[in-house]
Amino acid sequence: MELIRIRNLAVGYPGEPPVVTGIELTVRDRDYIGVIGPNGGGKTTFIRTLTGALPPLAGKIEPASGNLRLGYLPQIKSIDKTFPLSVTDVVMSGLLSGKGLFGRYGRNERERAKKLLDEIGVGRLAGRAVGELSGGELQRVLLCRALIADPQLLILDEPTTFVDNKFEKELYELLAELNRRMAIVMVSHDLGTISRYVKSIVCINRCFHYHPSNIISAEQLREYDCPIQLISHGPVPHTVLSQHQGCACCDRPKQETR
Ligand SMILES: Nc1ncnc2c1ncn2[C@@H]1O[C@H](COP(=O)(O)OP(=O)(O)OP(=O)(O)O)[C@@H](O)[C@H]1O
Repeated sequence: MELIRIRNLAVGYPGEPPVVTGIELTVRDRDYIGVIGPNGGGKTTFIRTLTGALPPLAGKIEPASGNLRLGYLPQIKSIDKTFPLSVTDVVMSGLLSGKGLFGRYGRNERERAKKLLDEIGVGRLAGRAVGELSGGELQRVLLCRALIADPQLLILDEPTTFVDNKFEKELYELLAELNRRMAIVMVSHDLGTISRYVKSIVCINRCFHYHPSNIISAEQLREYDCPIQLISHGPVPHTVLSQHQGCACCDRPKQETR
């Protein structure tokens, strides 16, 4: 079943040249799409447009139904230590009930939030202020927030930035489990690790390339002409991307694409 159809979409910021153009993508039930690309390539801008936080500059995002349930784990760049909300309140704010951040929630919603926090291994933090949390703890709490409305599409922007290796592995296993009942779109810099879990790959570097498979073989790379560097540390390769040569958009000097 189709969840979202994206046609000829351009994303970016009002009054500025588009960051990424020519986006064509259909997200289906139980898709697991890894989004990769270099710093500043436009991954977060695309993701924010997908969630509705930014309006499209051109083109369309068509959800299959008006009440498509989205869960979103944003990229965490810094932590506001003075943020006053409790962990439970933040998790419950993921219930898209129009109550806003300071709305009142019932006992059922509170219990649901507590159950999720327990499942993700941070139940002991339920009463704490989010401003007091470490980066990894906050990331777990925001994951609960993204999951509480039982989304049909879960969108994650670099979910492993602050987490340790142990939780990273647990997180990928949890996502594989969740993918049995929801589609996932996940931004990550670590293609080597995520390609073990995702089903297809999108590469964003001011332009948009979709690979319908999770395997980026040397042959595909040659056809695709994507300069990718794989450095293998044991079984898990590390990935570094630069530009896409042979692509009209990527070959243009940067200032022309901005
Ligand atoms: N609010 C904004 N207004 C104008 N330009 C912005 C804004 N936010 C980001 N940009 C610019 O948009 C471009 C794409 O940024 P974006 O954060 O989408 O890249 P990214 O691929 O997610 O990068 P990273 O891997 O570093 O997170 C960058 O040049 C960035 O400076």
